[in-house]
Amino acid sequence: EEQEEDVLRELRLFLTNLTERLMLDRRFKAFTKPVDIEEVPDYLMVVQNPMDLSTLLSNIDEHKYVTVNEFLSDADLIWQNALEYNPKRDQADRHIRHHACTLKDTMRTIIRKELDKDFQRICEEIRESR
Ligand SMILES: COC(=O)[C@H](Cc1ccco1)c1ccncc1
Repeated sequence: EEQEEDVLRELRLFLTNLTERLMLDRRFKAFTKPVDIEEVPDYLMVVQNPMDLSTLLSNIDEHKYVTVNEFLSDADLIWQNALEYNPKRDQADRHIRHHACTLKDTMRTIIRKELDKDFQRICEEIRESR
């Protein structure tokens, strides 16, 4: 009912603000747009489920996420894919893996510090009721 839509609207605002803050961080520049398949023709042979910050924003707008954990399932693909596609010991791979790990830690720290636990539980109860 109306109160549920109010809760989900607030979740979308939180997730949009979080994602936009990550997009502004120069360390996460490689994660802001889909990997260009023309530039990296073998990317889809290695990575089954591409994901990036701009796609997360579109998913939020399309009401894809009812809980933070559903958002994190997609958001985690960003750093998981980067570790999988860039495994070599050379500096370029180490560089993007370091940023991928920082993205993972930054996301979770912001969620833990800024998202109320009771609010998260209300979102989960809405998901279970649907
Ligand atoms: C998430 O971004 C990536 O996985 C690409 C893969 C890639 C390899 C060549 C071109 O792009 C990347 C971009 C920037 N620096 C390292 C790797």
